[in-house]
Amino acid sequence: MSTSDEKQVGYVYSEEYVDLCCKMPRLEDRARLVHHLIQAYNLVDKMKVARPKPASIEEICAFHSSDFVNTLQACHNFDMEDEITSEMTEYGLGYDCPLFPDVFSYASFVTGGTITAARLLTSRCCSIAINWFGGWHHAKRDMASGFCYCNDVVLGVLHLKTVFDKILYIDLDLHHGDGVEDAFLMTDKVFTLSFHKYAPGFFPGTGSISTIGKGKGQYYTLNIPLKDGITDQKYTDLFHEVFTNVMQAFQPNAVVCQFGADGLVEDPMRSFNLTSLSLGKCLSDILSYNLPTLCLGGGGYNFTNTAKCWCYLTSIILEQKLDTQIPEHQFFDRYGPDFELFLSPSNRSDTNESSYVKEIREKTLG
Ligand SMILES: O=C(/C=C/c1ccccc1NC(=O)c1ccccc1Oc1ccccc1)NO
Ligand SMILES: [Zn+2]
Repeated sequence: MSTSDEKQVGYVYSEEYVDLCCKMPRLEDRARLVHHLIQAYNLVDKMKVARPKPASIEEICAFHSSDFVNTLQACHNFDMEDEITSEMTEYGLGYDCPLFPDVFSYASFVTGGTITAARLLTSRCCSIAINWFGGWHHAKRDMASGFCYCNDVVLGVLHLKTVFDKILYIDLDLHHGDGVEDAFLMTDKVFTLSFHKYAPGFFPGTGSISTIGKGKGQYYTLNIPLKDGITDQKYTDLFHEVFTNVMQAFQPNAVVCQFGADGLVEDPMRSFNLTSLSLGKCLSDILSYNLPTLCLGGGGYNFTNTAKCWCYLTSIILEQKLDTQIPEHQFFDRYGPDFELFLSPSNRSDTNESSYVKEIREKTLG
């Protein structure tokens, strides 16, 4: 019997948390834009707001090596003039993953945000939990990578596994969710499904269709490698087919989905030609199974489009229709010149020929 609070939607947020997320170089005020747009559409009051606390060292070491965590923690008062030691480079710190004074509190707070969201599901307080400021899917056990310092996704899945037997992880970011795939490659208890751009020289370079898991985990990893220009229709058709097949075969008890928005049209990554409707349709497919669901953010470097997208996804979760005009609020002027909630695709060519998509279908759906 589902009481009203079980339908509760948990939303991980605090002023302090958003402020800290804005300290990440290259992400500037993205978190603030996301939260304030969700607030401007009066969606926050419809959710159970959960204040995150930073993950403890012990919690982070449930996945990461203590050597790595100690090194990351030692960088906490690093400033740009300090030279990067070989030890830092050994752990992926300093170049691809820039160091900044609050790097450790940033990483532990974001990780704490995802663990807080996962706890809302394991405590049965909520049936859906959101941490739009998590989703850092590249970090490895002892290596920061692709601007990901701690892998909050892996730690969130590990927490869910204490209560739910089988977890389905879905990664919709433009980039392959390599850190999460690696962590669960050899287990049949976590199915990882990633849709991403797969092209020579494109980061992280993994995620080919031939990676299917190992040992007990064989056939519990599925990659859908895609090419530039994919459209909403082709993406959501492919997602629906693959996702329903995986649900039927794996029958998970909970779902974690990373909704990285760097595949959207007008993202600086300039790769896919998706609008928010794609991620929205994927989310609706996922919610139709009424399983405990953890929704995470990730990439997304056109900040206003990312805010529009995650605000739209929040409205789908809350089953609230939104006005297509961006409401007046503190950051209203950032949404010009159209002030429209929904994005329009560009007329870029779609390099995913039908023969290629047919080949993907045959190889993955058998
Ligand atoms: O989005 C990603 C990874 C991005 C990435 C990985 C390796 C090297 C560079 C990367 N990022 C970019 O090129 C990039 C381009 C435009 C704006 C922000 C960008 O990155 C980030 C990503 C996160 C935080 C800061 C910067 N994974 O989902
Ligand atoms: Zn990405």
